Amino acid sequence: MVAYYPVMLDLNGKRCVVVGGGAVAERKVRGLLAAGANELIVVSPQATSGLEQLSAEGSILLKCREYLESDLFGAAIVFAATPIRSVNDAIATACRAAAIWVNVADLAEQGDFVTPAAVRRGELLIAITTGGASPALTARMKRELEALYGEDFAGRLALLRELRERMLAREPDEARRHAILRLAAEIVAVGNPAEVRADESIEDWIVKLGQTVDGRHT
Ligand SMILES: C[C@@]1(CC(=O)O)C2=NC(=C\c3[nH]c(c(CCC(=O)O)c3CC(=O)O)Cc3[nH]c(c(CC(=O)O)c3CCC(=O)O)/C=C3\N/C(=C\2)[C@@H](CCC(=O)O)[C@]3(C)CC(=O)O)/[C@H]1CCC(=O)O
Ligand SMILES: NC(=O)c1ccc[n+]([C@@H]2O[C@H](COP(=O)([O-])OP(=O)(O)OC[C@H]3O[C@@H](n4cnc5c(N)ncnc54)[C@H](O)[C@@H]3O)[C@@H](O)[C@H]2O)c1
Repeated sequence: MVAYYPVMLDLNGKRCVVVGGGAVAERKVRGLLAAGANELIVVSPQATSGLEQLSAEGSILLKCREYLESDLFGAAIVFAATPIRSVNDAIATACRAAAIWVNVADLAEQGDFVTPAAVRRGELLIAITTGGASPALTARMKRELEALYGEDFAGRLALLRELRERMLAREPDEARRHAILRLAAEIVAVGNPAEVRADESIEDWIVKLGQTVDGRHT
């Protein structure tokens, strides 16, 4: 068992290399594109129609041939997603030697990281893993969390970001600022953000939040 450390990577301008062109490779590619990867190379003699379509659209660079070690040049992260153990092993070994982060689809423990399932709602990103114990449970929990945190959470979070930026710019009293931001998060987490701001501007809301927080202290 590995005690994984969670991080959220910014892949903008980082070269990502996926070796393999089957269903697993396509899933990794779609996850990378959802994360904004814009330098994505896929190496595989055969590719799914989905990958071919992404290549035709210019979303990925598809190299239709077998993996070569030179494919790793300049890569920040690599996914070894072929069904051939000796090929995945060679990729993992070369990445280790070059200090490149590698994911190994058929032998997770040989890689540096595993791929979590992701629920995205605007800036909210929930990543789920069972560390390889049960990918099926991971997929199921993703569906549960999608239902729990609906599409509207993107808007709720955008509202909280706007509020936070305004408060950071104008409220020097740290304790009061924190109290207001925590109260707003509580309201937005349980209520409908449209109701929160149905007939008031964010400025009116700030006044109301401030009054509630000040009332708590007196
Ligand atoms: C989360 C997700 C992300 C993604 O891939 O994008 C993901 N697997 C997903 C689905 C899924 N994968 C498999 C099934 C069939 C049911 C089952 O086997 O349980 C299902 C379920 C389904 O399809 O519904 C089969 C499977 N998976 C791995 C092996 C190889 C092995 O264990 O050795 C085999 C057996 C191959 C065989 O039997 O031949 C390995 C890995 N799969 C991982 C990630 C990593 C740890 C995940 C974790 O535990 O949290 C890890 C360790 C390595 C890695 O890939 O990083 C994605 C859901 C995304 C979503 O729903 O959005
Ligand atoms: N991590 C996961 O989520 C997960 C899930 C299921 C299976 N797996 C594992 O991943 C492997 C791949 O699964 P799949 O369903 O995508 O397989 P697949 O058979 O559909 O596709 C394999 C791909 O690898 C390519 N390939 C073969 N040799 C290559 C080489 N030398 N260089 C580059 N590409 C090469 C093929 O062209 C093909 O596109 C499975 O064998 C299994 O071990 C992992």
